[in-house]
Amino acid sequence: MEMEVGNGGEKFKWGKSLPVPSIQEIVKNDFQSVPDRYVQDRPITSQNLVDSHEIPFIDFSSLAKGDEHETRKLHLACKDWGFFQLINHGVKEEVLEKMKAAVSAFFELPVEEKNKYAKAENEIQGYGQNFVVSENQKLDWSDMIYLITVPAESRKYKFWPLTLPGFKEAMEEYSREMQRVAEEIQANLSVLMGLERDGLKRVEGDLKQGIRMNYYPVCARPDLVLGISPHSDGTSFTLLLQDDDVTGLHIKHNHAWLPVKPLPNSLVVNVGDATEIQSNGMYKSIEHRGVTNEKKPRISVATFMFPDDEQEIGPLETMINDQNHPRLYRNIKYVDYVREKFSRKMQGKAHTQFVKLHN
Ligand SMILES: O=C(O)CCC(=O)C(=O)O
Ligand SMILES: [Fe+2]
Repeated sequence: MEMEVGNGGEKFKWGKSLPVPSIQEIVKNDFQSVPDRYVQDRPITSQNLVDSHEIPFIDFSSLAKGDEHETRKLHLACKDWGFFQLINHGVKEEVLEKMKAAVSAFFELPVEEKNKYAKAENEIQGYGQNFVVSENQKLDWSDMIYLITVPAESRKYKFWPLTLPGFKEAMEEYSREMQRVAEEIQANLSVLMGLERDGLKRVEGDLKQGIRMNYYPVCARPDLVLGISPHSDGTSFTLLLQDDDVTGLHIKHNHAWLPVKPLPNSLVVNVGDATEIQSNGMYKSIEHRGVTNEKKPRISVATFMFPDDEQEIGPLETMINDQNHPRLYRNIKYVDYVREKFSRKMQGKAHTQFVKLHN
């Protein structure tokens, strides 16, 4: 049964977001236009932008074999970066390519067709945009479609473009593979946080999964807009698939923005807020943002892995030590965390203050 909360008479489960125009359509009709609502207060400058693309990479096949050196590398990547490139994950190139092709095909549909899958205001699934909570907030230069995929009973097929050839098959295959990869990562994080391999699963239940597909159109003035505003993900962790030939993701590292150059056939993995909380701050959910360019549109596919709504999340006992590592976050039911996140615009890590203890 879906639990819903009321707000001014309107019901929603996770969150609401105001309807916005499709930026892809705006650009299609007038490439030069950069409407006011998209012009950021603080434009992107090369200042504070690091010109290097090196983030740690982790070999999945070594992790799966229990290689201690690789587990140690994973620990350092999550602690010092909150981001890494995952290689040798065993997901066939064909599966990745089919997924990217399905996403491109969806966004190439006429807008009237895409609007059949439009999210309602009190929904977070469907085609449109999320995190738009006021009429005067600046908008991101992207369109998205978000679909919950695991567990299968949670799927809302009315938001799935089922008539688009190959879309459902590509999603199902990709979703299964992401679940396999995610379970191994969850088991490794468990061990790193002092539990048995199945420890996190016991604490947070089977991981759920949602897939957010982003489309960033070209922009005549990429210096004025943001593809996606700085934020951290409210997940346990996220697996990101991106175009091979367009750099658009920037991550915060040592107070500077670092562009992440795509590594073909790899997945970019980032620590989400739930892991930061469970690890009592040892692992950080790092701020990231998306930028646009004048030449090429970009797509990305973010697979969010997260605990069940009803699970309480909080720092693991193994990660709290009154002398050296006092508890930094309070416990919270996951759905309450999600509702807090979706009630605000994306603004760095501001939403995480909600669970921080100020001791
Ligand atoms: O497009 C990207 O590289 C980032 C997407 C992202 O951060 C998200 O969907 O949460
Ligand atoms: Fe993100």
